[in-house]
Amino acid sequence: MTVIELHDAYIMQDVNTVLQKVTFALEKGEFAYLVGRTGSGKSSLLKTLYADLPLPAGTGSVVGFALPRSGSSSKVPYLRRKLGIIFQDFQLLFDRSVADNMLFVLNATGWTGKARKQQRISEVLMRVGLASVAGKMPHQLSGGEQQRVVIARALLNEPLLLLADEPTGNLDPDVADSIMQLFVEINNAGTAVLMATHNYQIIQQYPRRVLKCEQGHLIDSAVSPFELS
Ligand SMILES: Nc1ncnc2c1ncn2[C@@H]1O[C@H](COP(=O)(O)OP(=O)(O)OP(=O)(O)O)[C@@H](O)[C@H]1O
Repeated sequence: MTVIELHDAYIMQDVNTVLQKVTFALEKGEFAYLVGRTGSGKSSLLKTLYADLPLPAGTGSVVGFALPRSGSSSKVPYLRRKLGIIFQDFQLLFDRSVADNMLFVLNATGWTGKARKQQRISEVLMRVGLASVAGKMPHQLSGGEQQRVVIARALLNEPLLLLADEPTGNLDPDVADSIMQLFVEINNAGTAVLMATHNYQIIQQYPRRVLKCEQGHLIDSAVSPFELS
């Protein structure tokens, strides 16, 4: 199964073309990095993939949903339910506990049954190695732990695809490495991952396919291998 398919896609910010004629596919269970200089279009591409930016030209589908030409498609919530989205700055709600952060997502995505919801929260926290933090407030956790909670939250609805924008960006090298290992484990269990990163040390340590934004185009190491620089 193909989880991302773009054909001649244009990635735009307002009237400006950020990337043109982007064509690539990511298969179920695949892992790819997204690299490129600052401002080269990594975040814009990810935003297009989760329909935060429209796809004005070309075609695209993500986990089986056609990407909308305008931002107003009623299908966007269904697309987002099948995706896990992870940002650099952790985006937890700091006014409530870890469990309540999770509940917020479960309630917003139609889960019912208190026991079922609690069970799912325990499962995903266990999955990221944080079984005992459900009752804690986010500020009581380290940066690495907060990022694990964000990853746990992204796993609640068993996504086919994780989109991650610089998920190790604000973390110490050791902590970044442990977060990376967690992504590898999640990927080994079958979830596809597309990860924007500037961290070439991590790419060298965990070599995978690389997609590079360069001068308005996306270059794919699976099509034409290149040296990272
Ligand atoms: N909200 C926005 N409105 C208008 N233009 C934007 C917006 N966000 C980004 N851009 C522009 O789009 C281009 C691509 O930016 P983007 O954030 O996608 O790059 P990036 O590769 O993710 O950079 P970084 O590594 O710094 O996160 C840049 O020229 C940027 O100035």
